[in-house]
Amino acid sequence: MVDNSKIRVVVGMSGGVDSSVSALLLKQQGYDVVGVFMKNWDDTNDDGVCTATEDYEDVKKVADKIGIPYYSINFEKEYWERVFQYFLKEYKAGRTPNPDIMCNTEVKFKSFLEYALDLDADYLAMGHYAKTMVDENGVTHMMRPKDGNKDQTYFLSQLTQEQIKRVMFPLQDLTKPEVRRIAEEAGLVNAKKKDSTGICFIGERNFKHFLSEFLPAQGGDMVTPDGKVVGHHAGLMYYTIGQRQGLGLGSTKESTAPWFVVGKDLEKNQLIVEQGYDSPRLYADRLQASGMTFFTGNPEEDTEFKATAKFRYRQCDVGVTVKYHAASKTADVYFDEPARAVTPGQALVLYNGEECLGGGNIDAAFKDDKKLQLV
Ligand SMILES: Nc1ncnc2c1ncn2[C@@H]1O[C@H](COP(=O)(O)OP(=O)(O)OP(=O)(O)O)[C@@H](O)[C@H]1O
Repeated sequence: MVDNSKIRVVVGMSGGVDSSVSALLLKQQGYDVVGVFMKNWDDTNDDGVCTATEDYEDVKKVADKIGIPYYSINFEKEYWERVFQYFLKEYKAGRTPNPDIMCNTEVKFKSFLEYALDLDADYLAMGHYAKTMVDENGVTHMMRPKDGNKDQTYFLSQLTQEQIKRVMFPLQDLTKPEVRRIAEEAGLVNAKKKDSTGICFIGERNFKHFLSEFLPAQGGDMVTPDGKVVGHHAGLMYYTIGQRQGLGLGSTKESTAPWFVVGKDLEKNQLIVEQGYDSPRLYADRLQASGMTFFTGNPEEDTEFKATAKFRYRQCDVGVTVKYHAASKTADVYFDEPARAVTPGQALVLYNGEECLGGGNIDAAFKDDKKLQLV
């Protein structure tokens, strides 16, 4: 059996079952394991209970059970400056941001990784469902994990080679039910703990209410694409392209079909709405993305290649042709078939079969070379 005892691995422990089982597996494999809990947000809830404190209690219990040392580190300042300010700026600009991606690139796999390396760690391990593979040239590739249903490569898509080569994902060949079973058999207190959902700093709170505490909302008209006023919106930032819920609009003489958000006019502060799921205004055949990052390093020259892509987290891959512009690190992505509700601010993520190639941020979507008025 290989001797891993000289290899130090810092495990990011959230108090959840995934990172707990990650720590357990590494310990069983003989690594020198250290658990670290990160506090990113002062999340005292409406009843005055700080969920981070409860989570850290779980980390302590699990670490004691497994027999590993543990620490806690505060990254509230970094999180506030690099993730939350970006989140607010994007909403202000009418876009729909993805703070989880930013949290990974700027906090979990940057400040936290640096902290782990300062603790003399050889690797940082996380309980994400993702997989890495090192090729014969020593280059690390990002792969889809065994559990396709939990696949988190979408949120990791903007990490670099420098970051992923120091990272381990111990759950890469396990499914979530298998992870829960391992936790139960090992008697971990959080074996049945509920999965976290939604944006971490909002938790179970009402999204509109949360956002209104940070950004002043300016209400305006809801209009049809030909300019007819049909209602009032509470602030453009509360709506996302393709959204149906919460518009409060009923049937019309012409149609009983539900209403959907099909655009935003920031200048006029108007929300553009239309009846019917399949509005042609929602369908794009191309997008532009910036800040493109490839796990194996960005190509130095302009390139064109076929791939599959996701434009949002829970979506089946679609076939695309990518034209990458090396100087600006931007890409034009042409879809094999028109795609619905491609939303500026969300991430574009590219795949080649089982491999996740990388991604960027969606800036604009087009149909027949005409830019859709989505922000
Ligand atoms: N507060 C935290 N401190 C340290 N590491 C964290 C923290 N939050 C998340 N992580 C790390 O990031 C991974 C993915 O985070 P995510 O929020 O997606 O959790 P999850 O899939 O619900 O996992 P878990 O069951 O471990 O909470 C976690 O498994 C853990 O390794």
